[in-house]
Amino acid sequence: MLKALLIDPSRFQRSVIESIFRRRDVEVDMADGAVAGLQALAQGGYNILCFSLELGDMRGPEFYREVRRRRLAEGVPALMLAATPDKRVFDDAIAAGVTECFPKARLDELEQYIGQWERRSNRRLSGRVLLVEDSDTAAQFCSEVMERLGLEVSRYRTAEEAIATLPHEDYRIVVTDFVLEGLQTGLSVIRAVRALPGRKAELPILALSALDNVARRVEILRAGANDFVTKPVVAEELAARLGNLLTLRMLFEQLAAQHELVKEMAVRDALTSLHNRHHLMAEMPRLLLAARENEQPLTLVVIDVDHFKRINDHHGHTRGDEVLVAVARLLAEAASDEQLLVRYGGEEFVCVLLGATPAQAEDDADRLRERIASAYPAGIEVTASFGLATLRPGETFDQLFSRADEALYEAKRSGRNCVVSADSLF
Ligand SMILES: Nc1nc2c(ncn2[C@@H]2O[C@H](COP(=O)(O)OP(=O)(O)OP(=O)(O)O)[C@@H](O)[C@H]2O)c(=O)[nH]1
Repeated sequence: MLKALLIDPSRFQRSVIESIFRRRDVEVDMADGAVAGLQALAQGGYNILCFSLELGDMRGPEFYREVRRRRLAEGVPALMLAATPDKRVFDDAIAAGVTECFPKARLDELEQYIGQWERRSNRRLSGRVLLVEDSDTAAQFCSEVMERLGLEVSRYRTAEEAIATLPHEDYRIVVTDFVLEGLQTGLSVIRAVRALPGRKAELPILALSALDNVARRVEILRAGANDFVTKPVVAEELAARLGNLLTLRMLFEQLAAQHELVKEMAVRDALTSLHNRHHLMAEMPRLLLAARENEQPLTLVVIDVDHFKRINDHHGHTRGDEVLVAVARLLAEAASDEQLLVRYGGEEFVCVLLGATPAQAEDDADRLRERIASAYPAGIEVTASFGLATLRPGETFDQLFSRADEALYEAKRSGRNCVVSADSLF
């Protein structure tokens, strides 16, 4: 549970501000002046500090300078409240290291800050961290911070050992020191991550670096680290930077997943869930090339439900939709993995057969025709007509499609519920 220290000489003011923290389930300790506040802070365990400009025995900025001099609240946000906001006083407080100043008349701003701070502080992270750190003390400190956040830690002393695990481990983030046991440095770890195949190369990397070595920090960032934490590591800073990197990563993954979904929706038919015409057009160049290179026959089958307008007119559009869904299911059940089946539009479907001889393709089509005719999709007697054309040398997709379409027209003309091959027309 988060814990706040609240310092104000007025009992009334304390109770007002205390209620803001309590609404966020933050435990509150209170002190009525600077000296009592310093004593409480010395006990440790606070996650946020909130005090007034006028503390009775000291002014706020002076009090906070003393807190910092004694290193009593490192990495803990410090908020100062003033009854009469004055720019010079606020500037002085910020110069003393105070995180934010709020006028007491604008407690809604304080409440908003506390809300965001509480959400950030209680954020639970998940996943495995690759920690590359040769110092046992630093590794233990970092591991404790990360485990408190909900992360699992795999720690290695050398770049060589850590790099060897990269291909088969599913890390969420990499945290690496620069100087390591072994011959290689943290730079090798960073480069190895960035050279991983696919999305793994985008793993967030947080480097640990000494504060005084600017050139090295620049080198680390150029090699592909996303951020760094200066050593000695401050727990709150490490937690905040890890949180930011993982949140960014999560948002990026959500965006990538949405992008995939939109891409998939663009090539799927919403009614039947079959692929659509866009997918056929995108896939055809590959299939035509495969047929030519492997000298395999490729047959295009155009399937059109007979008198579908009548079905709509007699049974209603909704039943018409049900017929289309049921016919699509029959076709999908019959299609093998190598065959490409799409809803081309309206009541028309297209199937591409690769490898079947023209005679086999005709037999397959006739079996399908029979299945549709005997299936009574959506409880209605339904038939379909089939037009086939097998790819000729040098033929384009448009030419192939137009021959299959002519064969379909012939099937309709000859009474429907039949299969016609373009090769039999001339
Ligand atoms: N229920 C439903 N009807 C559709 C859909 N898409 C197209 N249609 C209808 O399908 C009918 C197709 O009619 P036509 O092109 O005249 O063909 P047909 O009645 O099947 O006649 P033939 O093809 O000559 O056997 C039209 O009435 C369209 O409104 C759909 O998604 N759902």
